[in-house]
Amino acid sequence: MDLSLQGSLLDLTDAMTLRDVGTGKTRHPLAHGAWVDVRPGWLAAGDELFTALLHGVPWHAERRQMYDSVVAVPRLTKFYAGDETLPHPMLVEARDALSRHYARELGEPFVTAGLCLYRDGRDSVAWHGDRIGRSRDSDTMIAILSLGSARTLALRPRDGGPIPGSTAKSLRYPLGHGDLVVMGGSCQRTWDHAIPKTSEPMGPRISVQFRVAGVR
Ligand SMILES: O=C(O)CCC(=O)C(=O)O
Ligand SMILES: [Fe+2]
Repeated sequence: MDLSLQGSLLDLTDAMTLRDVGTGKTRHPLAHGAWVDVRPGWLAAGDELFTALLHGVPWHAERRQMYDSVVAVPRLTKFYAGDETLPHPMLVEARDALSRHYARELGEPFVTAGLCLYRDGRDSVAWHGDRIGRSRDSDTMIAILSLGSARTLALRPRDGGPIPGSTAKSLRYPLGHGDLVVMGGSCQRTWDHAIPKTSEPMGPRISVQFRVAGVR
């Protein structure tokens, strides 16, 4: 068979595939020793994964202590520890691919998977750093695979200071279906991140965060 024809036929298939992490990845150095890697379209044809997770994950409504009251967190979550079976084999593949790609720089594998479901634009997560565990005082990486509707990941320096080279109050990265973002370096200690609410009509989004052992 003509090879170029074969290539174009392959491109037309709808098979869900992880593309190479490094191809098309851009590293954005932030201030204070933090950085963000963005790799758009990492997972191709991810609809099957999105649908399987949406309907198959036992989503929890979290409640969180806020000062004197307990408030509902406006999103649904499910955490998978390292010894728990992930809800779809593609998540195992994704975690392995990330561990391989970042092995030298990270020095340890990605282990846990935190899943979040933002049902619509009213669901969100407020400004925070993932600072539970070792990330409180050492560098780590948090890799996020985004599925479904596009939402914005916002980042701002934790100390409230300006963003060097910018007049904006926060950096904003749009995360679409199949996109990968990795927060690295000191990002969890020196910056905060959030998924802001939006008044735009918005379908559901699922975020899968891979972390190393001992980091939340
Ligand atoms: O939804 C996301 O991509 C980010 C979620 C997040 O920051 C967290 O759960 O710690
Ligand atoms: Fe977070």
